[in-house]
Amino acid sequence: MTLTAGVLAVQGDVSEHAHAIERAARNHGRSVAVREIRSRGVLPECDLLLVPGGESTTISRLVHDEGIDTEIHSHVEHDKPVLATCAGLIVFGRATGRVETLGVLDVDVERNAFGRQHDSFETALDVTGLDEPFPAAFIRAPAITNPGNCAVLARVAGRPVAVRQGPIVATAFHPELTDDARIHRLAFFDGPAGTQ
Ligand SMILES: NC(=O)CC[C@H](N)C(=O)O
Repeated sequence: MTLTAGVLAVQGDVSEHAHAIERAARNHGRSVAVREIRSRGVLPECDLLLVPGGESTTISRLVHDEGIDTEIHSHVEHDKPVLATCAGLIVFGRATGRVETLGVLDVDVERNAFGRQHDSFETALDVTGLDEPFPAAFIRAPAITNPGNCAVLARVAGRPVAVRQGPIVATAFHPELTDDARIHRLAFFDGPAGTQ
């Protein structure tokens, strides 16, 4: 059966995420059809959800204005897998200042947590569940200040930067920016919410 993957297409690396989920599915012997989500009505037809980075204030505004927020809550309640990256992590977390978040992920997040000098950087990151380090690109990235009930999958300088909670994997970095689809595979095919 072909899986349907929805990519929230407000901003950010929509086509890169589409390629990464296609690659991860292929590696897993599955096929996937990608749909872009810009308004309500699409996500309920999707098996998987990808939330790219971008500007969390803009993404959260569209999600709420279009009524996609209730569809995301329902997607998660039905234990359907999600990968939320960077601004996506912020939007999924608990309230943080100016961003109207969804609060589906039990994390407190600090936006732009790595400061000016380390605005953007790449690092070989040890991630629970992966045999080899992952080439992780951080771009004005958030950090998780309190991971709540989530399982922490990776840290930078002691700070959690990747977590799993039920069907959701969230990363402060951008796993779609390399040819390495292992984070997409981890989120969608290998974990407890794995789509078999
Ligand atoms: N690359 C990103 O998604 C950056 C997130 C952005 N700094 C925000 O706070 O919304």
